[in-house]
Amino acid sequence: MLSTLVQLPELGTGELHLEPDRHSGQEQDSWKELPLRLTEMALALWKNFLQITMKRILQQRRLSLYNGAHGYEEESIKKKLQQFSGGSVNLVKEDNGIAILTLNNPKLMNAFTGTMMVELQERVTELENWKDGKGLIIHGAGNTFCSGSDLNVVKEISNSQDGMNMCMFMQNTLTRLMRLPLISVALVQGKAFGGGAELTTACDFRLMTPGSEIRFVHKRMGLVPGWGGGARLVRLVGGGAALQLLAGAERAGPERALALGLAELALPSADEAAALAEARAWLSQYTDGPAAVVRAAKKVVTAARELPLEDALRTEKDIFGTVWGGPANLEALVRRPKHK
Ligand SMILES: CC[C@@H](C(=O)O)C(=O)SCCNC(=O)CCNC(=O)[C@H](O)C(C)(C)COP(=O)(O)OP(=O)(O)OC[C@H]1O[C@@H](n2cnc3c(N)ncnc32)[C@H](O)[C@@H]1OP(=O)(O)O
Repeated sequence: MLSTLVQLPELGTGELHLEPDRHSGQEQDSWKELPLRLTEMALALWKNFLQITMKRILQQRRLSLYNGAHGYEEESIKKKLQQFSGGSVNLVKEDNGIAILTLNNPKLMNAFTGTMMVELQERVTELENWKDGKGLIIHGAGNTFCSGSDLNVVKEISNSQDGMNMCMFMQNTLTRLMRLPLISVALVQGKAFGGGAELTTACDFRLMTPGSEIRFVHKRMGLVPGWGGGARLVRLVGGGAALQLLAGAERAGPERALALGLAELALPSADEAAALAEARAWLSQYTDGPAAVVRAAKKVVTAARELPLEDALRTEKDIFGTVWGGPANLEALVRRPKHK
């Protein structure tokens, strides 16, 4: 019997059997069936691919806020955004389970071009499918975080329909980012302005380097936050402080951000590489340990942040069920550590 496993990326694995009957001399007939078998296998792989794709689309829909029912036209806004290129959003997934996402458009202080908005969405999809992931650090190239939307793009899409679609596109992406089962950190070096300030609020934690600032400059642009940063800011710092930051477009340096609860830590290093190393070390105290447990902790918090209490409690029960009696739990029961 000839049996071979055929593995294709994204499609999965198909098994090809050829079983010639040597005694009855039907080997040749079996080989004649090869095209048929290959067609069957291709169909099975295609079906598998469709199932995986459907599952991913449904997962993305579930985690997103807007769809066609809200008048949201994703394909149309993506096509529009693709017209405004420049910069990139890069992702490196490290073996320690921490991913580094870099906003890379230093010429414009890492402002988001249209293609960068689309790339951010792609990177979030990649992170949703990274089952070994535990943590994420978002930072900007050239020792500054992000100065918001590229104003050249904003000018080109200043009509109402494009504006609404861009707003829903970015809210969907940042909501999915916030709901990743990864502990996320915005490493704020330099300036996080406008949409950049909004992006920091989609992370679990904000760490700031000396001299850095988070500033919701929208009012000065005749705007309010549209990427979900307003709603998230109120939950972080309360209504009064949020109103001061938005209506006054006030600066929040490390000291003020810490006092407001907008940042968790003022890092000692202003140097780009040193600050990234400090952020990694800080995050690793929370990402150390088995991925299943770290991810479960983040899921419990996400549910509690977003759901009414009874729903959050039921979700917590379900997540508890994924780790109870799991490998890390059983191993700890054998080891019986003292928590001194
Ligand atoms: C919905 C829109 C809203 C959102 O998404 O929520 C927004 O984000 S609107 C955008 C809000 N951001 C801004 O308005 C930032 C405007 N820029 C600045 O205030 C300053 O550039 C800075 C960020 C404080 C940096 O100042 P400085 O250190 O003095 O550098 P430069 O000003 O010389 O900047 C270098 C270079 O970068 C260009 N730049 C900076 N930010 C943007 C931007 N958001 N869009 C486009 N270009 C940007 C800046 O113009 C300089 O380029 P040159 O003029 O060609 O030298």
